[in-house]
Amino acid sequence: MISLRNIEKFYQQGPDRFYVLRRINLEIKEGDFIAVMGPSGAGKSTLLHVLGMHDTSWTGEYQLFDHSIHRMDRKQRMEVYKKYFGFVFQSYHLLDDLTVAENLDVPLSYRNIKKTERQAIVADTLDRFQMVGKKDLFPSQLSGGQQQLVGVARAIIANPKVILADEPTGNLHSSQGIEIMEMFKKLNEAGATIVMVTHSETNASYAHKIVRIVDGWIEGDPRG
Ligand SMILES: Nc1ncnc2c1ncn2[C@@H]1O[C@H](COP(=O)(O)OP(=O)(O)OP(=O)(O)O)[C@@H](O)[C@H]1O
Repeated sequence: MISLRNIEKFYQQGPDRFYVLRRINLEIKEGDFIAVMGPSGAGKSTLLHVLGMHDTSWTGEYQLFDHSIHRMDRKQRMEVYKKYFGFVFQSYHLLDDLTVAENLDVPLSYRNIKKTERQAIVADTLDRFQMVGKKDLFPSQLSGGQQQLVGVARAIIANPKVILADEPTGNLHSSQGIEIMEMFKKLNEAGATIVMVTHSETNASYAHKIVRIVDGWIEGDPRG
């Protein structure tokens, strides 16, 4: 489904290149549930943003089904992103001037779904996340944990083929975290492919496979 070949990314710091991803080769099959783990600063979020096409300044080859992402411009990538992905951002990235309900509607608006149907899906999702009472509030009026829940709800509401999640439970109470992981498990069993960055062993135990990154390298890959 997804194939990364020799992905590299660096930041230029004066005359030096600071590499964040080194020769990343990764195969992701449909239905995989992968946890990406490793120390802080290892490149985990960077890898997730390459997968989610928010980051475009990298080299290498990225194939998603029959799409050669590395050959696409920003606009084409965004179209592919909207079609296939749901993304849970580490820092939530909710739209500040939209209410909770409006934020949840955004991914649905990319799909060919009638407005009344969209409203029903939003209502259902608010209910599922026990956030009905918060639907007309703006993100700034929510706690960090509540914003994270809205971020997760937004990522899954349109039933994406691939869920990319960056520390999706970092700001939640442990029981809420487990609820989210159970939700991911069900979505995965229903066919969604999940790649999740996490420091949590509990979260990682839900994954079928763990990819460890250290200093930008996938552990176990030959370096050199
Ligand atoms: N704009 C930037 N300029 C220079 N270096 C950057 C920039 N953005 C990120 N980095 C560096 O890239 C490296 C990888 O960052 P990344 O966020 O991918 O790490 P991470 O493994 O997700 O860490 P964490 O677990 O703490 O979230 C870090 O060393 C960071 O300092």
